[in-house]
Amino acid sequence: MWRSIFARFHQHVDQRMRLRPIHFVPHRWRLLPWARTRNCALLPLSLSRTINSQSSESDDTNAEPESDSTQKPILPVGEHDVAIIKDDVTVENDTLLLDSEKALQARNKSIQYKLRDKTRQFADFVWVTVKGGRGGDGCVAFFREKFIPKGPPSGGNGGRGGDVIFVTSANHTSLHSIPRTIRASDGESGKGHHKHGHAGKDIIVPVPLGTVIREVDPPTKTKRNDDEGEHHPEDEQTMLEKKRAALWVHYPRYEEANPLGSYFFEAEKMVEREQRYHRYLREKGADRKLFLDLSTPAEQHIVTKGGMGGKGNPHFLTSENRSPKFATRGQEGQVRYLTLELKTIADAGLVGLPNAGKSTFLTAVSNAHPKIAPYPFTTLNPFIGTIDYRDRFQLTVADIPGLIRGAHKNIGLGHSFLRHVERSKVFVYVIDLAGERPWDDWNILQEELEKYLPGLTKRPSLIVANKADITDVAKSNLPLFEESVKASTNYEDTIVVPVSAKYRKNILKVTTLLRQMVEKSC
Ligand SMILES: Nc1nc2c(ncn2[C@@H]2O[C@H](COP(=O)(O)OP(=O)(O)OP(=O)(O)O)[C@@H](O)[C@H]2O)c(=O)[nH]1
Ligand SMILES: [Mg+2]
Repeated sequence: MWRSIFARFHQHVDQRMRLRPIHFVPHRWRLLPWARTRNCALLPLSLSRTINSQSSESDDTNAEPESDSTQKPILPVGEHDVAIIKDDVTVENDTLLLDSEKALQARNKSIQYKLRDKTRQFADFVWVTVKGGRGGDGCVAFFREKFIPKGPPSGGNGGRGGDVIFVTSANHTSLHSIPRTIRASDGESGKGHHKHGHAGKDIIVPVPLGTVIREVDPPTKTKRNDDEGEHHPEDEQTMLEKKRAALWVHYPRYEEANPLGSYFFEAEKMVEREQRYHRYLREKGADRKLFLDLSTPAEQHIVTKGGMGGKGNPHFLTSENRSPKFATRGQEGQVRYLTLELKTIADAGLVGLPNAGKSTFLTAVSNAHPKIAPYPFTTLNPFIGTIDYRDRFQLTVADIPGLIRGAHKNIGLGHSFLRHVERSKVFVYVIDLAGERPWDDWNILQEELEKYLPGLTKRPSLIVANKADITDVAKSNLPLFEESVKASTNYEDTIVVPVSAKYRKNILKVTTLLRQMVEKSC
């Protein structure tokens, strides 16, 4: 009997879950992931024989089984192992059935694995560190020519560091290509003969339309255990030296003599005053964190500015000091820690359960070609299609992965993908009319949308009752479904259009209604 059950289960797994037949993977270590996703336990064959005999005994006597494992069907898998099927499999008329929702949860793991895949070509949320370029150093030089052995100071200023600029681009639909650290190039140092350094090149980062940029707090540094925080009196001198080394460029062999002179002291005071002023300006706006919602094409914003270039030695020329032998170094560029979130902008958003036919519908109405397959979670990334009308009017439609009950608890793909339809003017609910209870699907969608963002169900919407070509079921379901829609609070006036996306029936009615709704909501 178990052999026949095994054969049927095998067939079922093959058909529904698209797994390789298990007897091709006889080793225990290869079976483990399989068992984990199927919610099975692996046991050595010897133990299984004992359990089998126990269970057969208990079957004979009709007595209550003693141990927990004896209650469950046992399948031989491979040469040395057997699988005990746990709670999500029920045996009915000698047939093993997987509970659909539990099967989806089991599939969840493999989907999460797919989503974590580093080669995946889609990301809608990233953390980035953005740094402006460092300014170039000023130069200490003096004009020299034949018969002019001691000319005036002629060191050029350093160039400023490059900025980081974010620009919206219609050619980009994902954030996956954005580097985690973006750094503009540094400015060039100044040279003799009053040659100023070149400014660093700005970095232009193209981001998709609908990107929301938020500044976040810098990551906290972990405390070191050494006696770093302790105060040493001799440290002050070292710190001052370090500070000076980071700020000043000296003429060769004047590194020690310069700090002792009064001109240097005055110059240092002047630079400190300037720095204090810049720090004040920075801190004034520091509590205002950067927030940008890039929703118009070719919109550009400077996100971090490059540091200022250092001043050459002519900058410190005074009536008293005719040959300043010092210049300043360039400043560090601005640093910002940002999160980038993509909230796709489309006129209409398709919302539905997995396998309802959203991608088929998008293919039928627009120029997009998302993957279509008869298993749940075929679509893992949002897809945007454009509907072209005869009078050149265009309308964009977003297809997102399917939602299931408990998506707000991150079951299935969660409902983070709803951010891609959150900005849609109109919602198109795609319901599988040939399903067992389409009104239940409808309730799940409403529930999940409300849990994602309260008030979302109040948006103008249209219901596409798909798979109407499966007439025997669809015909009986349609009136009941329409009744349940009319009974729900926010949808009394919502139109239900029976459609066959696969065979492109009644599509024109949907596109016409969609256009009317989008134009009305503008
Ligand atoms: N008979 C019939 N089958 C359809 C129709 N529309 C879609 N299907 C089938 O339903 C299955 C699922 O279609 P998809 O378009 O991939 O469904 P989906 O909602 O995008 O699914 P996910 O991306 O997994 O959320 C496919 O096998 C389609 O061929 C229809 O109008 N009639
Ligand atoms: Mg799809």
